[in-house]
Amino acid sequence: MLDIESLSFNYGTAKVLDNVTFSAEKGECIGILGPNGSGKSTMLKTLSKILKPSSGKVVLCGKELERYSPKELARHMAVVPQDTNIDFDFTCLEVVLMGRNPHMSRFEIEGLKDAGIAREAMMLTNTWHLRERPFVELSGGERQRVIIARALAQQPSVLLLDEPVSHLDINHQIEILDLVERLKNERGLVVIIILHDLNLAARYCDRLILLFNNKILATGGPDDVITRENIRMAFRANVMVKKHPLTGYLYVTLLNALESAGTSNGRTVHLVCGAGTGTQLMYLLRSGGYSVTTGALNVLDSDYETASQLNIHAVSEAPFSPITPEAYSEVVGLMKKADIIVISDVPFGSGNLKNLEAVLEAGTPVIMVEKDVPRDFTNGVATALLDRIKASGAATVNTGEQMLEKLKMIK
Ligand SMILES: Nc1ncnc2c1ncn2[C@@H]1O[C@H](COP(=O)(O)OP(=O)(O)OP(=O)(O)O)[C@@H](O)[C@H]1O
Repeated sequence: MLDIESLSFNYGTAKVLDNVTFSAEKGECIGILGPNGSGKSTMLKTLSKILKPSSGKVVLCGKELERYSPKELARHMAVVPQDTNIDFDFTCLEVVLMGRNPHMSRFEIEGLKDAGIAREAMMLTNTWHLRERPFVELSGGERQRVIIARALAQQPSVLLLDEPVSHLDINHQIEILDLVERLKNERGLVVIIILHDLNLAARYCDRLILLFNNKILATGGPDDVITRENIRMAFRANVMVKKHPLTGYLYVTLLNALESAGTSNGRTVHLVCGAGTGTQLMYLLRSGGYSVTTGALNVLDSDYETASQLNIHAVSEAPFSPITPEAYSEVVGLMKKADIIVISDVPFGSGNLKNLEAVLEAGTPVIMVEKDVPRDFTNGVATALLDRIKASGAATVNTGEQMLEKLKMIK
């Protein structure tokens, strides 16, 4: 439906888009991502004929964009820009009715049908109650919803949105994006949307295009594009990317503090953890400048996943397997090398019991992080081992912050 072929654009001598190619089908939502200045808005402007490409072409429904008259194009395509200034004293309903202009003939007198369509668009965007209000008096978020209503009143088959929800509160963000998704599904709209919020992009877009240095750095489904490596490269940000356990969508957590992990304090901690009990501890330790090793961990364990996200070396074990002698000796080796061992409040059973034996064998100072939940689910052998570790002088704390304090005190 929409084909972008080898599109390039220069502002004067500055190349802003270099050889961008992709296409969008009916009922598809494509998210455009990229750091500030990477050319996202410029691309949207070339797709909507506001800017003429320096080379390459845009083909809409088999016809080159060049050959569309403005009115004909407006019947196919609507644009929601980043900011809209309307200087005259129009009411919101009048602004939305402007969206009907491309459909009105010169001789149209009545416009009842258009009024009905404008009303529907305002109902959908939750702006009908604002219809008599002057547009200029609205808040940023209200304006944006009216502009989206105007775009919908155009009844386009392609909807281009430039950061449409950046002015909206969280509730209206979801409301508008849910609406866009519904229109896409029910009316087969093509949606091209610039989003800065990677989590919203992962949630709402079928495909993503990540722009970097004027080019497409990555394209594909959210899983292909929103990766730690791509985000690091494009945004110079250290993030953790995981699937949300409730929604199944990817979510991105910004790990600013990893920047400071570069300033190592020269000390190493081996963390005994599992079942997610080590996730926060790993993050805190890395943020505090410690080198961290961990394990043995089952490769399906969520702490194993966190360790790989944070580039923490983890001794691994196959799913549902006990710790092998090889893994055991590697763990003991890492524990001996470490300055301190931290044991999280992981439940110990036959699978990970060997980690406790390794702690005793290594003889390295230990901090045990025990949450309020008692370890009543651990078996008798584990309890006995934990008691031996405590008796050998292990410090106990209750929180990750206390762990960091205690670490400073242990020489
Ligand atoms: N009218 C213009 N004349 C000259 N250069 C421009 C013009 N508009 C944009 N640019 C430059 O082109 C580059 C791409 O700008 P563009 O607005 O497309 O980026 P963007 O990815 O949408 O950025 P943002 O995320 O900040 O909105 C930037 O370096 C910008 O400074």
